[in-house]
Amino acid sequence: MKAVRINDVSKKFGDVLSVHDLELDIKSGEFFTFLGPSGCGKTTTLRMIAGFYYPSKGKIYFDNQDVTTLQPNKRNIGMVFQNYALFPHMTVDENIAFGLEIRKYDKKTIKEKVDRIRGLVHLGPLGSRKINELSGGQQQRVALARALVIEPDILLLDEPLSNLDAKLREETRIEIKRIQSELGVTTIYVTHDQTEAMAMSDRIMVMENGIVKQIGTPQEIYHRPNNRFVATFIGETNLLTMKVKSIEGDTITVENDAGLTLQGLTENLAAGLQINTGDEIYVSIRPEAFESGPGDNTITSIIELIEFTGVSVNYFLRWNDTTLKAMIISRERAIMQAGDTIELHIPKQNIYFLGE
Ligand SMILES: Nc1ncnc2c1ncn2[C@@H]1O[C@H](COP(=O)(O)OP(=O)(O)OP(=O)(O)O)[C@@H](O)[C@H]1O
Repeated sequence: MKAVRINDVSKKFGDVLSVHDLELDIKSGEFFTFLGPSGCGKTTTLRMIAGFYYPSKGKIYFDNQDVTTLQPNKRNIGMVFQNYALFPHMTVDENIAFGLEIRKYDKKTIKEKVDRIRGLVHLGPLGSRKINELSGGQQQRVALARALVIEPDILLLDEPLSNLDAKLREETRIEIKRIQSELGVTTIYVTHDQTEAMAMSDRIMVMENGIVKQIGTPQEIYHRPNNRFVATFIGETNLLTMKVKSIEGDTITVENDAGLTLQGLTENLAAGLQINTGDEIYVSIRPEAFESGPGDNTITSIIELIEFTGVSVNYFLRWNDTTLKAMIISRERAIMQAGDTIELHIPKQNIYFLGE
């Protein structure tokens, strides 16, 4: 396994700047995810790491080796694509063995390696099945086995679960994570699915329009978003535009034109954000930040709409012309109704301040 360093890389296709001044350090053995909406530059970045595209500018290193313009087959990478790209009329074992045959291993070694990796992906008895006799989830495992059998330094996965139904996606996501941690292979995963990214990754890079919006652990990205894009792309949030009324000690007071006043803590300012009284800033409050009854930032409001999801109750509130969504875990049988008045509060430490 190797570390990956991307140093000031950009990629242009004609006039389109797909990836812009990218700086990135992926540690050896890390599970690292590129996350963002369609067209944000994730696949282009992955393809530059694989060697299918060369950067227009900048360098790519595997450990200390400059691989910027090295051919793909010289990089010792394993890849799994969205469509698996398997050979349908060949057997499971023939598909898995493909990379080993090219590398001219002897028959005995090939059999040993294929048997081992087939066991690892839980396809033990299916070695002589044809690919077109397998389910989608099984095909996905063959693709993974084929990528892993060559003992790659780096495993690249491009939306590998997108052809599976919801339940199988979840099962396979756990499988991939298990196999990755067993082997300890440096893994780069591309997805637009934030749940997948959060559940699997050591760290995530969130991208938009070819630009990095934030790099961090799932917890950092979720609880300490640097900007509105990250706050709204990952999970749900109530995003309010407010003015700084005062900063006293560790307490920031903000208000909006509708007379809504909230108090939060300076420790929850986005990284590098400097504020002064009178500045306009964005306030991010996750629905689960609300708690029942009075406390910091007490809100007494009529419930406009209720959603009961089983685990939680979602209350849509209108408070001084501002609509808020609050999510409370439903421990009690009796829940309130639309039109009822509810009292909730937002602990100060659950309010985040963003500058952009
Ligand atoms: N070969 C190419 N020629 C021209 N433009 C390209 C090429 N590949 C990608 N682009 C453009 O670069 C931008 C980033 O594309 P990329 O495929 O990296 O995005 P993505 O985040 O992986 O999206 P998706 O999730 O839809 O695959 C897009 O605007 C895309 O149209």
